[in-house]
Amino acid sequence: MPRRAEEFDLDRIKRAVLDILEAVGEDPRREGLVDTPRRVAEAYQELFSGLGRDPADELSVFFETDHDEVVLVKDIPFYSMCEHHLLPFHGRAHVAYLPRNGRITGLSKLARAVEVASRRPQLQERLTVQIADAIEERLNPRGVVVVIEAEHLCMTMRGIQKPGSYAVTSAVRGLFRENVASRQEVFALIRSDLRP
Ligand SMILES: Nc1nc2c(ncn2[C@@H]2O[C@H](COP(=O)(O)OP(=O)(O)OP(=O)(O)O)[C@@H](O)[C@H]2O)c(=O)[nH]1
Ligand SMILES: [Zn+2]
Repeated sequence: MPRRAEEFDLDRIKRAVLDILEAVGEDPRREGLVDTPRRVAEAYQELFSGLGRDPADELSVFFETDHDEVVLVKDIPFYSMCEHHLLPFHGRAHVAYLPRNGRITGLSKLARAVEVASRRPQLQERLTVQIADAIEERLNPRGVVVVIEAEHLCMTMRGIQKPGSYAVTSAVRGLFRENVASRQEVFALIRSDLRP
């Protein structure tokens, strides 16, 4: 969901993009570029739409069940922007938690929390921790595991240029941190290729 227009200075971004185009030696008046500053501003509005929002607020729907086992949503695709280069990093998030007293949230809400935390200038490590924090804060579960695997375009299309390399980060909380067997079980589920 885009942020409210008044919080996002589209005109300022348009001016900045025009400056960049001129600074790299382009002609911003040529036909293909005339609307580019507006397009980029609107794209940034979407790419940074998680700014000023709390991923925990996405976890607003709760159900009480007698489900006491791990809940895992795997392969949640996400696109974020590396805060160092403002280039995309993208990949998949795997989010697992162990409910306490049967308190669970909607499955889609986990993906929504990933979305809000990723749509901002971000670090992969911080993204991982923010998702885990949100789940801890709102569900008070017995354990949380968040694993993120991502390709960073700042490492693949520029700089060190290592296409195919990707970074894996994890945040492990509660029982999954204390109990090796439980942790191994959830990591095995994340690795498994069980498909619907
Ligand atoms: N830990 C971490 N590092 C990141 C992430 N995204 C980008 N980076 C790194 O941030 C670092 C910034 O390093 P600098 O030396 O300041 O910038 P740079 O000269 O453009 O670095 P190079 O990419 O090595 O050319 C680089 O090593 C990037 O790979 C991330 O999500 N987490
Ligand atoms: Zn970067």
